[in-house]
Amino acid sequence: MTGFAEGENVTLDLLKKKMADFAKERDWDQFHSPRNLLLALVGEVGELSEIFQWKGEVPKGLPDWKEEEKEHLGEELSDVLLYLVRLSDICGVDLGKAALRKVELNAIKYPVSQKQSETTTTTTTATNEEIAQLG
Ligand SMILES: Nc1ccn([C@H]2C[C@H](O)[C@@H](COP(=O)(O)OP(=O)(O)OP(=O)(O)O)O2)c(=O)n1
Repeated sequence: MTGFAEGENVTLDLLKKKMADFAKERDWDQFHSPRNLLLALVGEVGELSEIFQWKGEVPKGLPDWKEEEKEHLGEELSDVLLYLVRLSDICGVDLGKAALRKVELNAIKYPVSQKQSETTTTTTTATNEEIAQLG
């Protein structure tokens, strides 16, 4: 049903293509503008938040949740991801590349040697050379 073999890696490129095809087949490219997609993304983040609203803190892995609740959670997480992928594509941003670069910048800003208590008050700014090396 997903047209996808079990165990196959889901890539951002695959999701990008699926969203592009979905919009094209419905002649919805006209609606998939950066601003519309951003608003749709924020709306889906709201729907995702509703699932956790008023529940208090929940344990990792959500052991007490019913199967249908977890399925619903998966759907809302997916809506957020799909709109994010589509927004990035429409803006001409290579999301995978940008995210990897951001992970590297985060590592520079928050070196491993720093204790957790220190990272909240002390951060290291990446030098221009370090940023240039990331491409
Ligand atoms: N113009 C649109 C409308 C929908 N979608 C796709 C992306 C999302 O994955 C999903 C969102 O669909 P809905 O707006 O119907 O939202 P929900 O699936 O969350 O339904 P509901 O809001 O009724 O819970 O469909 C899209 O790409 N472009």
